[in-house]
Amino acid sequence: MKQYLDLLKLVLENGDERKDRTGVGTIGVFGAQARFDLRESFPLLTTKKLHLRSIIYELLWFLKGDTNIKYLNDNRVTIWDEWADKNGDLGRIYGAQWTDWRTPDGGSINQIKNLIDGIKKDPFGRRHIVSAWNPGEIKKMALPPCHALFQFYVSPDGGLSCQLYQRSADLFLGVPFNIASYAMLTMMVAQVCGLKPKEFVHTFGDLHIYKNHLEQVKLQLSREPRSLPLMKLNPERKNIEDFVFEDFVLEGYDPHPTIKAPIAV
Ligand SMILES: Nc1nc(=O)c2c([nH]1)NC[C@@H]1CN(c3ccc(C(=O)N[C@@H](CCC(=O)O)C(=O)O)cc3)CN21
Ligand SMILES: O=c1ccn([C@H]2C[C@H](O)[C@@H](COP(=O)(O)O)O2)c(=O)[nH]1
Repeated sequence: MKQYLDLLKLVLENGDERKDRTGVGTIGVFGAQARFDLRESFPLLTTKKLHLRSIIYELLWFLKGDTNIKYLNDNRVTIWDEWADKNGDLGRIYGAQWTDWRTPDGGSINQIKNLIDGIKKDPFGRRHIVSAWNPGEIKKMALPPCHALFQFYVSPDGGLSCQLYQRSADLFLGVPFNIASYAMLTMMVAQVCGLKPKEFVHTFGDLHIYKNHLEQVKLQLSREPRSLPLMKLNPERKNIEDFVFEDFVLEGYDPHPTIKAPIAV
């Protein structure tokens, strides 16, 4: 996946060295974009092995509106453990904002349902947006949303594209997960709307590499990218909430070995 390696090079070559909230320190740039074609292949990194199982369960967990790590842990996914309180709660993070955005008059908005209804009713609409960035509830979140807002777009040929604005991006650990997750989400929304997945456009605000990931980044850049895998979804699913883990089948994934790195908390 050349686009990802290009982002690594962009940050290494142009990044500012800065202090950050976690105390680790980063080098980073402000504003970048990558585009991934979803028509022929699935954008899962091949220059290190990615744990797709964690990514699938995390996406299903967001879509269920769940914000407690129990479901993830029951499925042996531990990526959110560091941020949870003693009861496993993360507060009003993604799942809450996507499916239960609270209005001042006491109502609740399911943005995912509205998104899908909107794409079906008015495909060429310019308002197919989901926002996790809810200023009124940031204080109730264990971590303010990094993948903050996304928009869908329908082409005249029936292709469905998605663009994400990510305000803060951990390029070595978080971004490979985010690309695969939004590619899957685009495929799921396309299937339930009777459209074909077309493109994922990833737009970044603060795009950074943590200083304790630099060796890992160099190792990754020394590796030759391999051909991308394919992702098949269970074609029977017609409602987004009906998808289960077994509905995602990855074919032809042949990555270089895992590269371990510490997560900045
Ligand atoms: N600093 C930071 N970076 C992130 O990417 C991030 C956060 N914090 N906090 C919230 C979530 C949690 N995310 C995470 C957390 C851990 C891994 C991670 O350790 N990935 C390992 C494999 C872990 C596994 O699948 O069990 C990797 O090698 O990709 C990735 C994303 C993404 N987000
Ligand atoms: O999906 C995600 C979630 C988080 N991140 C990264 C981006 C930053 O390195 C941290 C969040 O720290 P802030 O100080 O709140 O920006 O987590 C990611 O890349 N992807």
